[in-house]
Amino acid sequence: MSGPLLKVENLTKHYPLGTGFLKKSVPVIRAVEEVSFSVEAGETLCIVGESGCGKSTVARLLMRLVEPTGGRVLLDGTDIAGLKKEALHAWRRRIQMVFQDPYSSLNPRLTAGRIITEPVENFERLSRKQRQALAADLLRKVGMSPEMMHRLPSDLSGGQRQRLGIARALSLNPSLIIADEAVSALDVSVQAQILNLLRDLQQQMGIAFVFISHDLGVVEHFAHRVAVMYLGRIVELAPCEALFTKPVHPYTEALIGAAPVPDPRRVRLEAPVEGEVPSPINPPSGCAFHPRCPLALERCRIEVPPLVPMPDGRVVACHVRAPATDIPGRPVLAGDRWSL
Ligand SMILES: Nc1ncnc2c1ncn2[C@@H]1O[C@H](COP(=O)(O)OP(=O)(O)OP(=O)(O)O)[C@@H](O)[C@H]1O
Repeated sequence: MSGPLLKVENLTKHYPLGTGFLKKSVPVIRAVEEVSFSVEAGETLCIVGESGCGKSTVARLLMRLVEPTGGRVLLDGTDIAGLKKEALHAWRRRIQMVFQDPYSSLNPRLTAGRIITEPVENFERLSRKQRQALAADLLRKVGMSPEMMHRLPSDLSGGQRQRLGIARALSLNPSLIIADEAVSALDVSVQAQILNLLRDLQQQMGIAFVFISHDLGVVEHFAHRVAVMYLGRIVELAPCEALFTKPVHPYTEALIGAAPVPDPRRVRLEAPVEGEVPSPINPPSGCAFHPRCPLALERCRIEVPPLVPMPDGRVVACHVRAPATDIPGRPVLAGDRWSL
């Protein structure tokens, strides 16, 4: 198969604030603005950023839990918006989600076996024997004993419940798993076990991950590439090692500088990011980061910086660090014409 597994083009989501009276336009929350990226089969793309920057909305858009205001999501080159009944069913099998909270995302009344086989049973009837065989297989895959299939979620630890969430996501043999803060609610040692499990499963089954996290320590050890979001937009997308050792966007630099993990390889910003994230209802003009940016120029107040490709393969949206006009012949490409 040529081309990326997942391609996201100019994805935009505005949530209206109330309803318009007499066709008056209503203010909107600009949760996601023209986000473009791609994910290869078997790759892990992490999306990071402060609370409210639009990470979970991207996840919901990928899962079709909310409809986009604009833009497209393509799986193996097919736009998911145009899918009808059977094709939609087939697509639903291929993208699965693991949620943040293993305590509330599992039905407390169902046994572990029922929970993890339920997605398959939404598509086909299973005999008791088939269900038990499938449950045992899935439990083994996530490092649990098949005997656990008879337990209720309340009998299990947080790490075991998250393993169930992963087993459930695996049940349909997906190509892509969207994990939204999937280890945030767990203790650090359990986090490490779950991340190792996900990495092993990726190697064995070739699954791709879109992994959403606000925890840079987790991202650094798990991502192949990292997309940094600020106020609904991607400001930098880079290979993981390059991003952490040599952040280019001043916001990425500030995030890494503020992370509580001492690492002498990291470039540190003199001053941490000052001020609050602005409101997505009335975002600043030009580069949305300019009011907090120590490097901001007049141009940053006026023009939204385009994402510009750098020689090392990353893309950065910054008039100062990645000026689009600096390098003669360097293309400035709109998201819909360019595979990130
Ligand atoms: N259903 C909704 N209706 C209205 N506004 C929403 C809705 N969902 C999200 N938002 C708003 O969209 C913006 C982005 O929210 P989102 O949850 O995607 O951010 P996030 O980066 O995942 O944050 P967090 O890490 O806190 O979950 C926020 O301003 C949020 O309040």
